[in-house]
Amino acid sequence: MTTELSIIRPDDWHLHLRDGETLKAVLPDTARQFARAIVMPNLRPPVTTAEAALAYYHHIRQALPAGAGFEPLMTLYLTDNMAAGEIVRARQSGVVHAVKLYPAGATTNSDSGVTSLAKCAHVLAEMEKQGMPLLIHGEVTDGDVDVFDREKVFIERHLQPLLKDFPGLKVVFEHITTQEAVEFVASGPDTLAATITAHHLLMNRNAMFTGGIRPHHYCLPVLKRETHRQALVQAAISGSGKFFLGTDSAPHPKSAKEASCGCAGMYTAHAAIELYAEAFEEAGALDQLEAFASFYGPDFYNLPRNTEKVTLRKQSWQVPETIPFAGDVLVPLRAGQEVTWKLA
Ligand SMILES: NC(=O)N[C@@H](CC(=O)O)C(=O)O
Ligand SMILES: [Zn+2]
Ligand SMILES: [Zn+2]
Repeated sequence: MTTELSIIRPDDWHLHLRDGETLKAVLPDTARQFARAIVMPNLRPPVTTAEAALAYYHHIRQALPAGAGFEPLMTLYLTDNMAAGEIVRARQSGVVHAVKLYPAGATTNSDSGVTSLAKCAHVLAEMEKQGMPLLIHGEVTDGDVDVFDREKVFIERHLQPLLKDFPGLKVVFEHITTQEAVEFVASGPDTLAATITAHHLLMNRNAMFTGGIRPHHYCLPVLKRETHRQALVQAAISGSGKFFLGTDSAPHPKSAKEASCGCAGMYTAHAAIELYAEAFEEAGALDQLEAFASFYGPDFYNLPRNTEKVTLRKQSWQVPETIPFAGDVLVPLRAGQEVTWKLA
């Protein structure tokens, strides 16, 4: 049995840090584990310009604990009326590494998202030219599509046509949750990759209803049935460079989760790499963790791999019930329970 694992320091290719005091509350958790993270732009208001992304980049750098070497990789929030010139400015900024597509209404702070990809053709063409990846929250928003089918339907209706229209565009299908998404990415072109969260590797949809309704296990895309979880695990441990780590750690105050209309998102940054280690261990594939967490992401983004190493030990520790969150608290995943790996 492996009780100690040394890997190149990982990166998080899908992260929500928020801004202001909430940023200060959560950033140390990520900076302790990861060298870099792709930072999502769904702030209020969203980060739609290179100028706003640069300002946000500096907020993050200023909020870092002293001595932390963490590098935020910024993203732009795609809207119907973004100009192609914004992609040029984003490239020139040196801090923007991707553009995020939220179908309007699909998830937290997606109201200004895209209503029709056709409206973004000029921007997508410029991204293709600049080698700027498009990151996708891949769910349709139609109320008549079952919530558990929204990812599958997005593939057919939007992703397939997009790849056909922009064959040179790099695309990351974010936080995939279904067997259909795994198969689509695995059989797709080299320009297509996907991130997988720790929570979708560790839990199926039963976790939302264990003994009652569990708002802290609600996120988007929503947890799926066990067969899908197993397909995600197989993809993550497959050794394919098309699947890599993206926590989608999404902090919300406790009061916003434990509400009559609770919001979507799980906080996992406090134990991110440890939770992935649990999932890989359970699959008997700890030897694949390093490539998934530390190699395939930078390879896809054409960035250098990290060189420093970190050590994980098989050692149980208890997750706190709550974490301070800018005058409020948030409830982290596994609150009050054990995580079986610990980052040294
Ligand atoms: N994943 C979530 O459930 N929520 C994310 C948004 C997102 O990634 O869709 C958030 O910003 O809270
Ligand atoms: Zn999303
Ligand atoms: Zn997200």
